[in-house]
Amino acid sequence: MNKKIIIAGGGTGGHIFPAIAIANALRKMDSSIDILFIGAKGKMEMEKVPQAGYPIEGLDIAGFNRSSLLKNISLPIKLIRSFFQVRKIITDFMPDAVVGVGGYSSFPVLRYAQARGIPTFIHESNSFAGKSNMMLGKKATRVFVAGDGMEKFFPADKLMITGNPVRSTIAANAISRAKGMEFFGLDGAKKTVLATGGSLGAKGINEALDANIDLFVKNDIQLIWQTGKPYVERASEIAVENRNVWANSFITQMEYAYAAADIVISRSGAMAIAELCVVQKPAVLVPFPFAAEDHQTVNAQHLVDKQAAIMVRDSEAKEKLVRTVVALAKDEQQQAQLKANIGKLAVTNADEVIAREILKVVNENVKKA
Ligand SMILES: CC(=O)N[C@H]1[C@@H](OP(=O)(O)OP(=O)(O)OC[C@H]2O[C@@H](n3ccc(=O)[nH]c3=O)[C@H](O)[C@@H]2O)O[C@H](CO)[C@@H](O)[C@@H]1O
Repeated sequence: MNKKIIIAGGGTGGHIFPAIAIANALRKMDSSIDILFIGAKGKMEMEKVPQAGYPIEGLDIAGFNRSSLLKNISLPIKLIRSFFQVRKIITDFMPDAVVGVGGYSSFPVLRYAQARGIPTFIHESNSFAGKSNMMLGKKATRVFVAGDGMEKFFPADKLMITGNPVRSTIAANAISRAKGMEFFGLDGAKKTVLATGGSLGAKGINEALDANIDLFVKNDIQLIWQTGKPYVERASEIAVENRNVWANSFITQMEYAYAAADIVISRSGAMAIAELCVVQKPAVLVPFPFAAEDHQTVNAQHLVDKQAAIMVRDSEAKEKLVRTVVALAKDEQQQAQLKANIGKLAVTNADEVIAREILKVVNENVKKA
């Protein structure tokens, strides 16, 4: 019989894309595996997972809304309804294992699977673990993490340091700079900067670029600008006026964007960092200042300490970001140094290591049964 695996979680790209990378690696090792994703209705995974070729079920679950208490009235009903949804999906699908990648849907799915004695696996991409992952970790079969020091959050005997699984399309580094330029309709003879605000876009980066766009123009630097939804209209107006600027809310084929870029401006979410290491790009990082425990600043500082990236604080971005990037664009030596140092931190096989471990446990259980 085909093996069956559920992958639960989402909310942001930082959870969805490593989940897809793990799914692809599982499929590569065993093409007969049935994989089902479980996400939260209305969230990004409901669009991105089917685009990657996998089925997904959406739960009615939602988080606590801090900005509008009224919106929480239906929360208990949604939580109860999602419990019944989880029970039905798991009973119908009968998975051999359940993998949680973080985000709303992870918790009820893994909790229920654990109560039923189904092996569960957690992937925690950040150096700081979320509360629900910590609770789930106690009964998980294995907890995959990016680096050391995670015994603070999880039982030490369950930890496996794998790094973060970068999508193979990015990890393969198979697109030439010329192909990247062609994809965006840009000029290969010009220096090109990719600005990415993480999966949801970054206000601080957008405003800094907007305020200083003339500096790009003056220095004849091209800009691939991923804005997130709230800023896309404004950025598109700028792109219409200026041939050197390409703008969109989201870039599905990030491998082309990385290939075209000589320098990357980026938020410092866990996956953004993992990818920058793999594609070896000189990067200027602008951490999202309100991430839990300020972990984006911790991520960025880790690279700065190794002379593997430059950091500009969000509060200083308007003044410093574009000037820093233009100076870096003129300094080939610094670009080469950053490139060499960030490349040393690359992990390219986390997806395979995780998939192999999951399959090992599933196969052992099948033998026992
Ligand atoms: C605001 C916030 O809470 N951010 C968190 C979120 O970030 P976020 O969702 O931005 O996650 P990451 O930086 O970790 O990863 C972004 C992912 O989205 C992809 N991408 C991005 C833009 C685009 O146009 N196309 C595209 O495919 C990137 O290639 C990458 O795979 O999850 C991360 C991992 O848990 C955390 O470290 C971040 O702190």
